[in-house]
Amino acid sequence: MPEAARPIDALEETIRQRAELAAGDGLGKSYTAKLLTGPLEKLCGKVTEEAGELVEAALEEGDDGRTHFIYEAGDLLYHTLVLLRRRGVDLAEVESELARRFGVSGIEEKASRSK
Ligand SMILES: N=c1c2ncn([C@@H]3O[C@H](COP(=O)(O)OP(=O)(O)OP(=O)(O)O)[C@@H](O)[C@H]3O)c2ncn1[C@@H]1O[C@H](COP(=O)(O)O)[C@@H](O)[C@H]1O
Repeated sequence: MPEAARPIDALEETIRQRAELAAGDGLGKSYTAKLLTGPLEKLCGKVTEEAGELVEAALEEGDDGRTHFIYEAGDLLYHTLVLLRRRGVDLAEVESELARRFGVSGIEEKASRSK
């Protein structure tokens, strides 16, 4: 991982490199490359599965439950980043969407959609 890089940025870069590898047919032993080139439904299914595992872990108590919850959050973030790459979306674009929402209350935003 490059020094000073946030792990999530370094992971996004690795996934981008795996996409290039996959495009060049150099799949090798890369799980990421397989997710990027396999059926989209399979990748979507993994995201759903990991989200389910995360919410199950959220209900576990104690330190072990907390550790498991963090582990599952990592799995979901990784698979979500792979799905973003597959749709050609950069993490920065999601961050921009989050930035756009700063200062907008979730309740107000929901009300504005039902007008
Ligand atoms: N962060 C991750 C990461 N998190 C989770 N996973 C994989 O995601 C899978 C999680 O799925 P499951 O727990 O359901 O395990 P499984 O049953 O074996 O998975 P399936 O066969 O059902 O797909 C496991 O195979 C994990 O190893 C990850 N695989 C890769 N990365 C990162 O991506 C980099 C590149 O990995 P490769 O593409 O494999 O070289 C790695 O160095 C890591 O930094």
